[in-house]
Amino acid sequence: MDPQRPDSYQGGAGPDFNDHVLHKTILVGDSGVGKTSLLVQFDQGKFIPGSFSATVGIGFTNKVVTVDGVRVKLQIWDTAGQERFRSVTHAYYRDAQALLLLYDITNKSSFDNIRAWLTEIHEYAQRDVVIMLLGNKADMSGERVIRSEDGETLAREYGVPFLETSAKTGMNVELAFLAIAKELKYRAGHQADEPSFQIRDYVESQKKRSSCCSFM
Ligand SMILES: Nc1nc2c(ncn2[C@@H]2O[C@H](COP(=O)(O)OP(=O)(O)OP(=O)(O)O)[C@@H](O)[C@H]2O)c(=O)[nH]1
Repeated sequence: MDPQRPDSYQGGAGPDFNDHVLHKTILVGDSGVGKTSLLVQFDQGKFIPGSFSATVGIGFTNKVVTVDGVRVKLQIWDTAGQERFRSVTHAYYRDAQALLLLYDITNKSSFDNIRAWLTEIHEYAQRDVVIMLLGNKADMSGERVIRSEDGETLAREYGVPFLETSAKTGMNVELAFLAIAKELKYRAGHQADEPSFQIRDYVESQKKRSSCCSFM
């Protein structure tokens, strides 16, 4: 565990793996925004550059995240962004507890389509699903067409947390999943005297922490 971090990510299932606490999380967004790459970065800590091979259908990866000493099992579903698979992926929204909605900061249409994605999510997912907006490919600053403030503004409008991520460098990838895991753990049950957990506040405080100390 990194002592600098309050929580940590652990791959795979250990001996005290708690099977009954399983949280279904889905990655959604236009084709090519980096959903598969984000999951591979989180799962294996690596980025595979090269030719883009679109996801066909849907698949999942199980990961265990430790938050506040509790192991939270995430079942992370990677969906195909292509329109022709949309009816297949809709069926998976219903029992999702969290949705990570991605756009690509170098691709304007992927950002413009976020409203349509949110409409679909509100139509097919549970009302209380946890949604997080991610502006991916943040490492490609030279090709950026969507400002960070535009992502922030859109997220604020919908009342969802927002992060810019890079599946290539790993920037904010772990934080995105940890924040989701923390929220789901809190919702699954908390002590009466436990301070309330707000995912947006948590993400904002973590963002400030990393920007404040990045020169150190
Ligand atoms: N530089 C950079 N490239 C990225 C990043 N994330 C993804 N890519 C590249 O973008 C392309 C598409 O990435 P994928 O992860 O396959 O995209 P996807 O959203 O899963 O696409 P679909 O499966 O069609 O829905 C690939 O060539 C990746 O290498 C990133 O954060 N930075």
